[in-house]
Amino acid sequence: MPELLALDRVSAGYGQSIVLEDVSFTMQEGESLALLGRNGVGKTSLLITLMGLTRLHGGSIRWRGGDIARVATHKRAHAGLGWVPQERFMFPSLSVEEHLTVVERGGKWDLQKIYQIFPRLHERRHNMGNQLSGGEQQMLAIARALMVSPSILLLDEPMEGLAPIIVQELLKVIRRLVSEEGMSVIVVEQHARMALSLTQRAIVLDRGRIVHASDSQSLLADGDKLDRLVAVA
Ligand SMILES: Nc1ncnc2c1ncn2[C@@H]1O[C@H](COP(=O)(O)OP(=O)(O)OP(=O)(O)O)[C@@H](O)[C@H]1O
Repeated sequence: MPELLALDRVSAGYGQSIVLEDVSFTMQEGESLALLGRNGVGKTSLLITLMGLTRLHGGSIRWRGGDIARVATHKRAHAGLGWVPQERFMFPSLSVEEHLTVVERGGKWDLQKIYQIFPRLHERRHNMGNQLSGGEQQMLAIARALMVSPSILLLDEPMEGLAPIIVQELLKVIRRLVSEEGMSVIVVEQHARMALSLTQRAIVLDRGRIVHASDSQSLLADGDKLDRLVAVA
């Protein structure tokens, strides 16, 4: 599998303050990665660094072999980085369908394919952004990112605040994207076991540095270690 993403000794932060230090990892096409760690260790900062929304203090970020460290955020999105931020950002005055069609790019994903994967969005297609439950908003946020035909989805705590039944529905969708559609994903999740069950590999951050990297299954199997790495201190 060709290399999709490679970070080499990335340090980044906000203004002068550095919140990520010496972060290196690579991902191949189709690979899935759980990004774990306690609150405030830099998980969201790492995702938004990939989108070019922090200040890069050092290191390099390669996307399909090309250096993207200085590439504007919208160009990264066009190049295939699909960011699904924690806040979801729905437009109250657009329907579900309009949210999707305004970003459609005529790639692999169209309305029909989206509705196949998210039948609930088909049912709600005429509802406005502010008439959706949290779970429906999360589905729409993921669907909207898919409409731009990304090569990777950056999912920032997709399950946060959702009812257990919706979590199960979303898990099924993400699993399908990874296993059947060959989509690469980076999943940030407080529910570490859930994220590990979805992914092939895992990295754990602590105070902006990678303190653990392994395959997801072996970390899932070592409950003590996992709790030490991610449990609230
Ligand atoms: N816009 C910002 N300006 C300055 N500092 C920030 C900003 N956003 C985050 N930080 C700081 O960067 C550090 C990492 O935060 P980040 O949100 O990336 O962590 P996280 O692991 O995603 O946490 P959480 O699980 O709580 O979302 C924290 O110390 C935080 O206070």
